Amino acid sequence: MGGGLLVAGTTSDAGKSVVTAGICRWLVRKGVKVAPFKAQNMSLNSFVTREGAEIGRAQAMQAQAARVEPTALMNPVLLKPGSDRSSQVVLMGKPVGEMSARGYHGGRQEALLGTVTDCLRELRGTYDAVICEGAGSPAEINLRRTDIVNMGIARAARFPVVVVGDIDRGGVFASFFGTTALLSREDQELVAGYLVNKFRGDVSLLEPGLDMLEGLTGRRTYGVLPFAHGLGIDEEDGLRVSLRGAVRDSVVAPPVGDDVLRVAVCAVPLMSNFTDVDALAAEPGVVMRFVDRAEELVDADLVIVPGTRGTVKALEWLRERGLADALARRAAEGRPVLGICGGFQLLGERIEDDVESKAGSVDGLGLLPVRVRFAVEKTLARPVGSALGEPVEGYEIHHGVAEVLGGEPFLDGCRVGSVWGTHWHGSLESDAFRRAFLREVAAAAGRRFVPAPDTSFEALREEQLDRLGDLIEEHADTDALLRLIESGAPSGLPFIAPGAPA
Ligand SMILES: NC(=O)CC[C@H](N)C(=O)O
Repeated sequence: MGGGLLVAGTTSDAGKSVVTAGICRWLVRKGVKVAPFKAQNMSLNSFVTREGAEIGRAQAMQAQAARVEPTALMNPVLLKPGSDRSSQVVLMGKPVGEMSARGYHGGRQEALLGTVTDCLRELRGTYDAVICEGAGSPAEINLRRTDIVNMGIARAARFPVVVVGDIDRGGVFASFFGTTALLSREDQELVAGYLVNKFRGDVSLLEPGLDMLEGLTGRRTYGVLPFAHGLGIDEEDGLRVSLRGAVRDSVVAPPVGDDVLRVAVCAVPLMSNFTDVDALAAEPGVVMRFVDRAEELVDADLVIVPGTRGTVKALEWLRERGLADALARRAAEGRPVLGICGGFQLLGERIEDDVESKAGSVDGLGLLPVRVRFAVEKTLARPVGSALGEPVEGYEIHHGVAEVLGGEPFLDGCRVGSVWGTHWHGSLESDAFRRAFLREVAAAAGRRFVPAPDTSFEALREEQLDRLGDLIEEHADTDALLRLIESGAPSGLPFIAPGAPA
């Protein structure tokens, strides 16, 4: 078939990632060989493929939705912000350098159009359908000329486009109309219609508006997806959760033991792979929150210092906020702390960094006997091993190289008393290890918390992906979507003035 579709959005966060995942799951359940694709992703949540390529976690989850192994082709360009103005550019899974936004949009990005269209062509040669996700809005008129992720890729592939809008925020009709009307005539020819997302209430109230929209634009709405609590795949666009809220409002069973276990995750700057803590949040009785003040550590049974794209910056932040002292007090009192990747590095004695922060030699918090030297080469790996007598799988994404000088070995890092540190992301997804770790934490914290015997994180993730597939199957016009995917945008779609400004 070699067909496909581009899922664009009226805004960031309209639900493109979940709609793309839902379409992938619906199609694979129908027996269609499908792959996800996002030409360019900006995210600090990334994943390592079996070949050792770094791609966005959202694409890895969408690949799981499509029941295929993720590869670098599915997300050829990944931008990892290091500040508001610059990002590390990861191309075909490997870092190629740090670039300013101005430099990137001033030529570099445009030059990547050939690479990303080659990747898409390769996927189309292997799969019956490729479901592409756009980024932000396709009507960013200042960026259209150099675009490679929205209309740029749709035009190159002649893929039809469906625009997703978040009705929960309001303004969805104006957004659909405006998104279409600000595109050039050639771009508009590919915009087949719309998909309303996060709708609450009675669809019959919405229908007159959808009819009017069709009257105005000559384009239909392919579905109205209801607001679904607790649904999401691994976030890509930065920390969407409230700093004081839970990771996501999923339904979790009541605790098994008499006590809950309170986990505080330090919301360090440039936090990366905060999805590491999702597996803990999925455990009945674990109460998770992101924190940024020292007093919030007081009642925490476990404090996690997560990964960060700015290890030295995070260290300064912890010191400024008094969190560094609070962590040192906890360690002295034998209360549990877990550092993951950047969070592990900063718990050590010393950091030599001429690569990420270029700060040179910096003192760590000194809670673990570890020295870290940043290398230009990035470690990208999928390690397997064991800890606490249980098997563990993880993945590594870091420039820092750790020299472990003591303590008990722990997932290539170490443990001293109640302070644990590892470069491995994703270890908490290994169910038996997670339970064993939580039992250790509960014992050290003196809590009568008992992990549920049967939480399977993998099963929970599959359940989420199935629910996304159900959402598409039940609330979208799947026959019409399939026609779009197979045959492209209908001909004769009207032009809506004024079109793209010259
Ligand atoms: N994923 C991470 O936490 C990365 C840690 C650190 N910034 C490094 O590159 O080594």
